Amino acid sequence: MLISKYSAPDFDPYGDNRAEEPNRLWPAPVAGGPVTASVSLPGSKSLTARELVLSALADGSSLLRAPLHSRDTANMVEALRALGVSIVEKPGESEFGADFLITPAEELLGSTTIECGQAGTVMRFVPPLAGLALGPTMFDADDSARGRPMGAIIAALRALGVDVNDDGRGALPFTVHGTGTVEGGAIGIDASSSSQFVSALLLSASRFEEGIDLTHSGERLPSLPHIEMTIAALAARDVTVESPEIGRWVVRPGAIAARDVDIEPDLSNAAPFLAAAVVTGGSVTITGWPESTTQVGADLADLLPLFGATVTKDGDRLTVTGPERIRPITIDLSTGGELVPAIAAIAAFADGTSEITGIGHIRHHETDRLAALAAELNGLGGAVTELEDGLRIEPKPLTGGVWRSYEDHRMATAGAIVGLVVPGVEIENIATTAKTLPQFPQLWTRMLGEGTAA
Ligand SMILES: O=C(O)C1=C[C@@H](OP(=O)(O)O)[C@@H](O)[C@H](O)C1
Ligand SMILES: C=C(OP(=O)(O)O)C(=O)O
Repeated sequence: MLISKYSAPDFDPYGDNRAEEPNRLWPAPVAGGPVTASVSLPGSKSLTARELVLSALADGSSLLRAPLHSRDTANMVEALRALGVSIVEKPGESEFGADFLITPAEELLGSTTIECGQAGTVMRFVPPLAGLALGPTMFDADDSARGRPMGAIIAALRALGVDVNDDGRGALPFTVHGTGTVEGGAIGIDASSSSQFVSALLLSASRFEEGIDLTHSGERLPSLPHIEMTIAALAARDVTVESPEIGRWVVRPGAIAARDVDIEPDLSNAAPFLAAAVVTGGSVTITGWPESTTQVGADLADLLPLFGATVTKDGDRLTVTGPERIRPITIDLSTGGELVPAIAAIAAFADGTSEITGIGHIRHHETDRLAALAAELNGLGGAVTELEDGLRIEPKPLTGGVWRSYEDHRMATAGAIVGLVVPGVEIENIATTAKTLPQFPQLWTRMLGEGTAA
C-alpha cells in the first residue's frame, strides 16, 4: 500500500476534510498512557539528497531504491531536472513511493531558475553543479529560507573560478554563471555555520578540472557526521576524499561511478517517535534500523539512555522503552544539531535541569531553533534559557496553548512530543512537516492508535 506521496497526501490530519484551510491549528493528540507501537519510516533526507546529486554527476545511470519523497527531495529532483538530468520514477518495493532512475545529462545546461524551497541541501549542494552547467542559473528559496547563510558557497565558487552575482548579503537569491567547467584548486572556507558547505563542495569536486584542496578555517565545524556521510557516499562511487589534516579535504579530478543504492530510513525522523516512548514511559520500535550507518540519527540509541530510557535491538528493529522518571542531561550536541528539537522536548519533562550546548549553528536552520524552542516551551509555562550556543531547560509544569512552528518541520514535531503529555497543545502549520516527512500526522496518529496502555 502506498501511504502517501509528497504531491498527493491522502490523509486529513483534522478528520474533517478542511485540512487545506490556512492558519489551521492542529490539536496535538494526547497519549492516554504509555505509547506502544511499531513505526516504519520513509527514506533519509540526507542520503537521498547526496545520492541524487552524485547520480546526476555520475558516469552512467543509477537507481535509488526507497528514496525519500518529501518537499526537500522534490525540490532537489526539480533542480537537477532543470539542469538537464533525467529522473524517472520507477515502481519499487517501498510503501512510501517510487524508486528514482537517474540518468546524467550529456551536458549540464543552465539558463534556468532553481527553487530551493526550504532545503539546505538544495541551496548548498546544487550551486556547484550550476557552475558545471552552461549558462546562468538563478537560485531562490522560500521567504523564510532567504536569510540562511550562503556566503561560504558564494565565496568558494568565486575562488574556484565561477562567476556569481548576488546582492552582497551572502544569502539567496543569487545567480551562478556556469561556463560548463569549473577550474577548482586550493581554497579556504569558513563552514562554522553549516557543514553543508563542505559537503556541497566535496560532492562535485571530482568534476572540477583540478579537483579541490579545501581547508576550513573557523572556530568550529558542526555536524561532522554529515561530512562523514558525504565522504562515505563518494567512496562508494570510487571517489576518494583524502584528509591530510583535520579541517582539510583533498579530492582529485576523476569520474563518479554510477551505482544502484538502497536508501536507509530517516533515523533523524525517528527522533519524535522514539521520544514518544520516553515521555510517556511506553515502548516504540522503529523497523528497518540499519546494521551500520553514517546517519547521525543512529546516535539516538546512545542519547536516549542518558534520559534513563532502555534501547534494545532485535535484527533491524530498534526499540526504545521509556523510564519511570526522566533524568536530566548535560550534553554537547554539535554533531547532531538536527536532533535538538526532539531532545529539548524530552528534556522539558526531566526531573532536573538539562543543558544542551555546542549548537549555536542551529540558529541558522529553518528558523533560529534556540530562540524558537525557548519561546514555545516558555509559552506553555516552561523555564528555558537561551545560551549563546545552547539551551538550559528547567522542568516546569506545562499547560496547553498554541505551539508555533516557524515553518520548521522539527519545531512542529517537537510540539507534537510535548502535546502527548500536555493536554491542549495546538500546533501551527503541521503541514510544514512535509519538508522531510509528509506522512508525519498520519504516522503519529497511527502510532497512538496502535496502543496506549492506560
Ligand atoms: O548535509 C546534510 O544533509 C545536513 C547537514 C546538517 O546541516 P548543518 O551542518 O547546517 O547543521 C543537518 O543539520 C541537516 O539537517 C542536514
Ligand atoms: C537543518 C535541517 O535541514 P536543512 O537540510 O534544510 O539544513 C533539518 O532538517 O533539521
